[in-house]
Order: sequence, then C-alpha cells, then structure tokens
Amino acid sequence: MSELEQAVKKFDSDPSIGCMILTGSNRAFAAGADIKEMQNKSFSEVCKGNFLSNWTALAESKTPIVAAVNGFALGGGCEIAMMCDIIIAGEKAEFGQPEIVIGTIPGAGGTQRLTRVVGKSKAMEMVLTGNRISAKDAQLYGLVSAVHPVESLVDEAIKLAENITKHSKLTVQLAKEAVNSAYETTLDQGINHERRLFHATFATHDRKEGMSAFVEKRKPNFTDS
Ligand SMILES: CCCCCCC[C@H](O)CC(=O)SCCNC(=O)CCNC(=O)[C@H](O)C(C)(C)COP(=O)([O-])OP(=O)([O-])OC[C@H]1O[C@@H](n2cnc3c(N)ncnc32)[C@H](O)[C@@H]1OP(=O)([O-])[O-]
Repeated sequence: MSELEQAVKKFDSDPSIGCMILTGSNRAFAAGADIKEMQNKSFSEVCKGNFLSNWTALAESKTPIVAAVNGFALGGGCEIAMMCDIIIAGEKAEFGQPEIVIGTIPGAGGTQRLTRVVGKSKAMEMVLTGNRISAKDAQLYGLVSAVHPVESLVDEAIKLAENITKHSKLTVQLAKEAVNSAYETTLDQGINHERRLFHATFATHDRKEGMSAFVEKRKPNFTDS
C-alpha cells in the first residue's frame, strides 16, 4: 500500500496523465490485508501505529482511476477497488467483505463505501455473512459498471481510459469532484457545489474551446487550461 500510495501520488501530479488503471492478476485483484501479518498485532499497536493511514491516496487522487478487477477482490481488495472511480470486472471476478469470518470488520471503507453503492440490505448481507458476490451480481447492484471476458478486461479498461483522456483533463477533474460530492453532501449542498463547478468551467480555455469546436463543426483542441 505504501508503494501504491507513492505511485498514485506521482502519477496524480504528472500533468501528462489523464487516467490511471489499477489491476491485479487473473486470479486475484487483491485478497485483502495480509492476515498472517495482522494475526498477532494488538489493539495498542494498530491504534498507536495509525494502521491504515496510508490507504487514502487512491481516494484522494484528482486524476480518475479505473479498477480492472479479475479474480478475487476481497476485504481490503474490495475496499481498494471501491476507492477507485470506476470498477470494471472480468467475468470470473468475485467481490466480498469476508472480515467477519476472521473475527474482525472491514477497516478501509468496506462498511461505508459499499453501503453507499449497493444500499443497506445488500451491504449488511455481505458484511455480516462474509459471502462473496459474482461479477454479474456486482454489476446488478451497481458496484461495477461493466463485465468483460477475463482476457480482454485490461484492454477494455484502456479503451475506457482513452475515452476519458480525450477530454480536457481539467474539466474531467471538476466532473470527478462533482460526482464525488454526491457521496459527501446533502442533495442541496451537492447541487450548489455542482452549479459552482459548472460556473467555474466558464473561466477555462477548454470550455470556450469545446463549445466553439461544436459550433464550428470541428474537433476541440483542449489544452487542459
Ligand atoms: C496491512 C494492514 C492493512 C489492514 C487493512 C484492513 C482493512 C481490511 O478491511 C481488512 C482485511 O482485508 S482482512 C482480509 C480479508 N480477506 C480475506 O479474508 C480473504 C482470505 N483469503 C481467502 O479467502 C482465500 O485465500 C481466497 C478466496 C482468496 C483464495 O482461496 P484459494 O484459491 O483456495 O487459495 P488459498 O489456498 O486459500 O490461498 C493461497 C495462499 O494465499 C494465502 N492468502 C490468501 N489470502 C490471504 C490474506 N488475505 N492474507 C494472507 N495470506 C493470504 C493463503 O494463506 C495461501 O497461502 P499458503 O501459504 O499457500 O497456505
């Protein structure tokens, strides 16, 4: 997670990067925190050591991140996927929060992000039973946006990322911020924030360029400014 944090921060501050893709292997995206490492830790150790504090970089990235999930996304693995902006899954992917099975509970957003995405009943079922759900069901519940064959998943993620990066990076960041507001605010606050960000696009070159290109029937030349 420390390495992932460093990489995400580095890419997020690189103006030439418009989207990141996070993936694992065909067998597993991530099976969660290392149970063998946690087995003998005490409350005072994890509390004083501020355990999990380096798990926030993904969610704080201004650049969009697509999670391409093949295989298992369990516990911290499911939580990492949910820190990304879009999750697409391979047909054999499985999602779950199995912490209850090993005597603990999700500790990196599994009770919070999952509940906001799939609703209370399904989140409770997953968190209280530890049962896994398939990629197809994850799509049904809105956890993933698309399901693809295992072999083509990363290519599909790249296509999706290219679709995002053809737009103004600056505007994409504002759009991402606006969507994320929906998770943090009341509807009224979110609508006000969205409207202000919309107004802010009128201060950018790319908003003028995008509208001019449409009117002049040509492709826009965005400069991310
Ligand atoms: C750093 C702190 C961060 C804290 C984050 C906290 C937040 C989070 O909410 C808490 C967690 O994620 S709690 C975690 C929540 N996640 C879980 O509870 C998932 C636990 N894992 C499983 O349920 C099963 O292993 C799978 C279904 C992933 C694969 O089943 P399969 O295909 O039958 O294969 P297999 O034979 O079973 O495994 C192959 C080898 O991998 C090994 N290994 C696997 N996962 C491991 C792990 N997390 N750990 C360590 N090792 C793990 C396994 O022991 C075995 O090693 P061996 O030396 O060869 O014996």
